[in-house]
Order: sequence, then C-alpha cells, then structure tokens
Amino acid sequence: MTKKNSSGNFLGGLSESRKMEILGILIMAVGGLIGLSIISYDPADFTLIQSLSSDSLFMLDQGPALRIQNWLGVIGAYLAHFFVYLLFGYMSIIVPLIILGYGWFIFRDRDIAQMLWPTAYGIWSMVLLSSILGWFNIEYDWYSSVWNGSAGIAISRILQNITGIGSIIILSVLLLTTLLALLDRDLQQTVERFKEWIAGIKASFADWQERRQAKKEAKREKKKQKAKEKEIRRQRKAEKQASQKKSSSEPKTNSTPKEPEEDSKPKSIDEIVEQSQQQDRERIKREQEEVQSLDSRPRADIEKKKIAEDEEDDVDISVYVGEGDEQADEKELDKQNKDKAKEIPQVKYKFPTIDLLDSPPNEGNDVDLEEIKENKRIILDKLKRHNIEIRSINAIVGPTVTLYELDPAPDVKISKIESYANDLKMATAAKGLRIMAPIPGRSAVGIEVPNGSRETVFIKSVINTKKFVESDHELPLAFGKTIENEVFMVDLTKMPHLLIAGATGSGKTVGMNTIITCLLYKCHPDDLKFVMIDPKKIELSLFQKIEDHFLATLPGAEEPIITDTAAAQETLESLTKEMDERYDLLKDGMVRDIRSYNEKFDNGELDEEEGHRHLPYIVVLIDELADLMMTAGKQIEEPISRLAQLARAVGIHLVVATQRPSVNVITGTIKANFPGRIAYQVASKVDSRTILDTGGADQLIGRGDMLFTNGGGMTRIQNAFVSTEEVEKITDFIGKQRGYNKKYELPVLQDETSSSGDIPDPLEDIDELFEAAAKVIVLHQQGSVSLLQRKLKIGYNRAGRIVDQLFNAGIVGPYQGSTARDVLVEDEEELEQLLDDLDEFER
Ligand SMILES: Nc1ncnc2c1ncn2[C@@H]1O[C@H](COP(=O)(O)OP(=O)(O)OP(=O)(O)O)[C@@H](O)[C@H]1O
Repeated sequence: MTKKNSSGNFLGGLSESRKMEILGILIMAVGGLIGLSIISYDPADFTLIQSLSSDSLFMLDQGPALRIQNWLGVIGAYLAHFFVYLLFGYMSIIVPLIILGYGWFIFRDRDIAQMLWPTAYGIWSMVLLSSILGWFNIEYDWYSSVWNGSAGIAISRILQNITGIGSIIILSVLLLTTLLALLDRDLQQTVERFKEWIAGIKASFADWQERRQAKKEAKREKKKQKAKEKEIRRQRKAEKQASQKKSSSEPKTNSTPKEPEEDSKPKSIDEIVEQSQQQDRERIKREQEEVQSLDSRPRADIEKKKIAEDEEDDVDISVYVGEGDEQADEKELDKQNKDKAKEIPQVKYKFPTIDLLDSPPNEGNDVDLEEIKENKRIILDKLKRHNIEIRSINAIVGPTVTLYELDPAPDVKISKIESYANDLKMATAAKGLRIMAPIPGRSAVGIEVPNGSRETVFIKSVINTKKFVESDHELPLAFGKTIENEVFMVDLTKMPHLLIAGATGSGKTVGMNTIITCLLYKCHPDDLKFVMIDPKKIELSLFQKIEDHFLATLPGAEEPIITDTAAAQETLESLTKEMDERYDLLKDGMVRDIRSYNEKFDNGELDEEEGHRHLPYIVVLIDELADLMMTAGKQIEEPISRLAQLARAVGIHLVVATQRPSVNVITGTIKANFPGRIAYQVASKVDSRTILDTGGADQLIGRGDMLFTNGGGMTRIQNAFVSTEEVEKITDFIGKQRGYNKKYELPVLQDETSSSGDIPDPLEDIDELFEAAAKVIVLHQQGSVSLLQRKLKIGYNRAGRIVDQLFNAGIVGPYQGSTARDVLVEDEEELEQLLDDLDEFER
C-alpha cells in the first residue's frame, strides 16, 4: 500500500511538462532503436533466428545468437526483417524518422498537429519510392530487393497487372507531383530564408563598415582633440607661469577672506570641464536606468480595456489606452507666470497667456477595435507561417501608432521575428511599421503599427498639463506625447544639446517651434536669450518680433536672425568668447554652474562693479546646419564642437537641425558632442544610422512622428503641433510689449583679433600673406575677415591677425561689429605706394 502510494506520488509530483518530456524521450528512443535495426539489416539474420532455440539465447560466449549481424541482436533482426523485408525495404527508414519527429514535438511541448502533414507525406513517399524501386527490380533485377521490400514489389506487381507498362508512367507522374507538392509548400519559405540570409549579410557588412568608419573617425578626432588640449594646456601653463612671475614681483596688497575656501573650488576651466563631463557620465547612467525602469514598469496606471476572446484563435489580446497627464487649470500657468514676472522688476513683462493657443477639438483618442483585431489577425497569421507561436498580445494605442506587445512561446527565438519585418509590412500594408525584438529590458517583442487615423497632439494639451506647469526644469521642453499618451518632457540644460534630423516635410520646423514655444511659456526674457541662425531665411523669421526681449546678437548686427554664413560663423566664434568670459565669471564667483552663479549674484554676493552680471541661458538654434557646413565647413564645425563640449556649465545650449543627415554634415566631432538626438522621418536607413546610430527613423511616418534618444533608450513620440498662427499670436503678444532698453549683446571678437594691446606691430612678425591679403581687400574694397578666409583659404584666426596688421598699416579702418571694415586705400597704385613706404620704413 505504502509502495503504491509512493509511486503515485512520484509521478503525481512531476509537472505536466516534465511528464511530456519523459514521454518524448521514450518515443525518440523507440524511433532511434527501430532506425538502428533497419540500418544494420542483414538478410541472413532471419534464417539464423529461425533456427535458434530458446536455450541459445542464454549461452554466454558461443552459440548461433552471437552470429546475428544486426546491431540490436535478435529483436533488431526481427524488427529489420519486418520493416525491410516484409514492408518497404530500406525506404522503411522513414517510419523511425516519423517516430523521432513525434518524440521531439512531445519533448518540446509543441503542437503535435503540426506533425500530421509530414507524417502523411512521409508514409506516402515511402510507399511510392519502394513501389518504383520494386517496379525496376521486377523488370531489370538491377539491385537487391532489400531496397523496395516485399510490399514494394507486391504493389508494383499489382499495378503492372492492372495497367501494364502504364504502371511506371503512373508511378512517375505520382513522384513528380509529390516532389512539386513538397517544393511548392516549402518554396516560399526557402526563397524567404534565402532573402533574409542575403539581407542579413548585407546589413552586417554595412554595420561593420560603418563601425570601422566611425572608429577611424573617432580615433582621428581623439588625436586632434588631444593635440588641441595639449596645446591649450601648454598655453595656459605659459600664461600661468607668466602671471606667477608677475605677481611674485609685485608686492601682495590684500588677501580676500575667502581665500582658504578656494582650495575646494574649481580653479581652472579644465577642472570645470572635467567636472561637467563627469556629471554628464553620471547623468547618462542615471537616464539609462530610468529608461529601463520605464520599459518594465507595470501598466497599472494605464486605463485598461479588454476585448472579448477572439473566436478565430485562442491568443488573448488586451487593449490599453494611456490616460494621459492631468490637465492643469486653465489659468494656473498664467497665474504662475504673473508671479514670476513680478519677481523680476527690471523690466515689465507679461508672459504669453494660455488662451493664445488653440484648444484641441476633441479630448482623447478613439480606439478602433476592429482595426486592432484585424492587425492582430494579420500579425499572428504571418508569424504562424514562420512557426512562431505567440501566447498573448497587449495593444497600447498611442496618438500615431499602436504598439503590439507580443509574448512569444518559450522556444521562439525572438531575434528571428525582426527578420520578418518586410513580410509583416507587406501584410499590414503599413508604412512605418517598426519592430523591437525584444523590447529593451523585456522578453516581449514590440511591433508598432501606424493607426488608420492619427490624432493631432495640440501644443495646448501638452503645455497646459500639471506636468509642464509644475515642472521645475530650467529649460523645459515638452516635445509631445508618447505611445502611452504621456507628455514627454526633458530639461535642455541636462541634455545639454540637441541634434535634430529629418527629411523635408517631416516636421522639423514645427518641432523647432514647439521647442521655442515651450521655452517662451516658461522662461522670463531675463533668464533666456536665443541666438537664431537660419540660413534658409524663412523658418525662424516669425521670431523676429521677439527681438527686443529674447534675441541675443552681435553689436550692430543688421539682422536679429542670422541668415548669412559669414555672420553665423562670427556669431558662433563670439559665443565661444561669451563662453570663455562666463567661465571666468564662474571662476571668480567660485561656483561650478550658471544656476549657482545666478543665485549668488541675485543674493547680492557678487559685485556688479567687478563685472558680475545675471547670466541668462542662451539657446542657439541653427535651422539647417547643412547649408552652413557646405559653405564654411571646418570654420563652422569648430566653434560648434567647442561650444558643445564646454558650454553646458555656463548655460549655452545648442539645438541644431538638418534635413541632410549625412556624415559630412553631422561629422564625428559634432555627433560625439550631441548626446540628445531627435530623428523625424528620414529617407534611408543610412540616414537613420547617422543620426541615431541605428535604423528606425526611416520607418517613421512623418508629420511629427519622431524618435528621441539621449544616450539611453529610444522613445517614439508624436510631436506636439503648433501652428504658424499660434506662433504669430505669441510673438505678437511679446513683441508688442516694451522690451529692454539695451538688447543682449554678444562679445565682439576684437579682443582676439585686434585689441590695442595685442595688435602685432606691422613691422614685426608680418604675415607672409600680408601683401596678397592687402591686394584682395583693396580689389574688393571690403575689409572683411571672411573674404580673406575664402580667397586665401586660411583659417579665421590667421585672417583676423592679417586684418589687424592691415589696420596697423593703415589699409583698413577700425573694427565695426558685424559689418566689414572700411578700406582706406582706393586702388592698387596707392597700395603699391604704401607697401613701398612700409618696406623702406622696415629697412
Ligand atoms: N507635430 C505635427 N502634427 C501634425 N502635423 C504636423 C506636425 N509636424 C508637421 N506636421 C505637418 O507636416 C508639414 C511639414 O512640417 P514642417 O514644415 O515642420 O516640415 P520640415 O521638416 O520643417 O520641412 P522643411 O525642411 O521642408 O521645412 C506641416 O505643414 C504640417 O502640416
């Protein structure tokens, strides 16, 4: 009784799947043994076992049983006789193969119904082949009858009796149709597998090439960077030594009480940069963790609707619609902004009010359950064809796309699903289908399918949320809404720069306007200035009206929005100077970043007389980097890279957009310094890789459909839509107010190129291109640095130095901001004369 119980417990203790695994192994063992007996069939064995007495089975080392050739002894000889001699000869090997197949399916807990077709096909082929071999055996006796077996011979003989010579024709036709049936069934799969294989090779080759190129580029850049840093360090050291010498020779007048504190404070720009880079590294790590936790967070906070079970199949689907963020009170932001404006009495300013923005016509998005069901059917259908079993599906309906999260059966190789992307795309007829296999940090596969009708995300529905209104970000950017209807927000100060790419018409300009609008609704003009560079001349022109409040320009600049490459270059150079000046101020103020600096200044701890001032953030917007890079290349790239590397701590942030994301526009150096990237729809996978380091942007569907990454994961967002009329209303509202008496001016570059103390003596160290430069300038009657750069193919600094020398030689007039210097020499003759005088003077 006890025994019975324990055995019952033993089996009962096993899980259902373990029992199936054991059964599968047993069945495979049976199949394997039959297979071995067939393979080792020997015709003599059967005569031998007939003559065996039962005693001979127990003889130890002699007797007839030992002469049996079959590997499985007496039993094997019987089995082989049955299958090979009596049934279908060696063709009977198909039987153990089928048994092995069943064993495997049971062992892997797969649907046994899938074995029915191979079983029928295998048995039919076995009968057919042995009959054909039997036919030839009867007619020509070419080989032993073990190839076809008695059953094969019997069938072909019966056929011969009935149809005579027609029997072989019938058998041949049957063989042909059987082969065709096999080919036809597998043809699609074979072609597809082949295509995938080729595509896979191509993709990995392209990847490899790109990685190699990127590595090379990074190496080159690193080398250059190192050399540059070395040079800067060398110069600084020299300067420091010089100043130490100077100060040691001067008697110390007074020592500030704060001196002992200085040890713990950053002393040099290098240190501040190092600290800022360290902060960046920590931030990226933190963000990666955040992204991961975002991906795996429970969906409890999302309103859930579940469709009734589908009758067509038993795969469950649950549909989720994100509730979205809580809307703020209509007047909450306005009230908050009013209070903020009061805190800054220097200028009377009214923030744009929320009623300037259009209200969304209808709240929430309608879920088309029929469309979701249909997509589910298509996806399952396709995957089934590739033998991919799915256990359940979650559908998350976003404003533009619906994300189908598939939970595949345990034995499915997830990465395989990605290779069926094209197939799925064709089946759903959907442009913009994106597959994530797996969804980062999860074992599920994500398929994003665009919605039949997409919802416009109005800027008001993003700005007028508690999330935006109550955010304490310094430069809050609410790009739009995620698939889960959440407002997606980042702080530009933390990014710290943004690179945007997208084909024409993909929504870049609207995206830029969204960024500016967000900032205008949250930032006071005292705290924020824009530098707008727009070589296309139209995209940012709407913002001209906010010139007096928000735009920073070079002194005397003709246009508040820069459209000319030379002016853009000069402005960027000037921004690097502003950056250096700000670093000096931070150093003096003994703080590490602009936020603490402004706090200290606003508390009256920093003296205005010593040059301290409230530092607004500067957001530099460049709409169409390609146009600048094409005309000025390195001269544009260098200041951009320098700003991107260093400007974060001093509150200068870049937002750079291009519609041509090629490697000669978004160069390695630029890319390396812009961790924050936005990709709208681009034309090709290569473009997508250039901007995001991976494909995906080529699968977007335009009109503000975008991918955002900041070094961590990747988020698909529907960009909030802000219309031109709305932008006009906002800029009118601001532009009509009285602005600042004096606009925010960027520093002039005079110091670097032509400060009175530093101007090289014209008679000393004269540049060898001095004469050529003088001729160019007199010929063109234009005293501009960029003219010399272009004509003499020299860098900005050298051209600037030469202009200083020309100034000292009386050939050009003094510096006049962004306009070219006057040329004081009328023609070449006069110039010759002047140069001769100079020569004589030198001698
Ligand atoms: N977020 C959005 N929501 C809805 N529609 C949008 C959105 N963004 C852009 N669109 C639509 O797409 C059109 C093109 O957008 P936009 O002008 O921003 O493209 P672009 O990438 O700047 O193109 P280009 O480089 O040619 O200027 C817009 O006129 C608008 O109709």
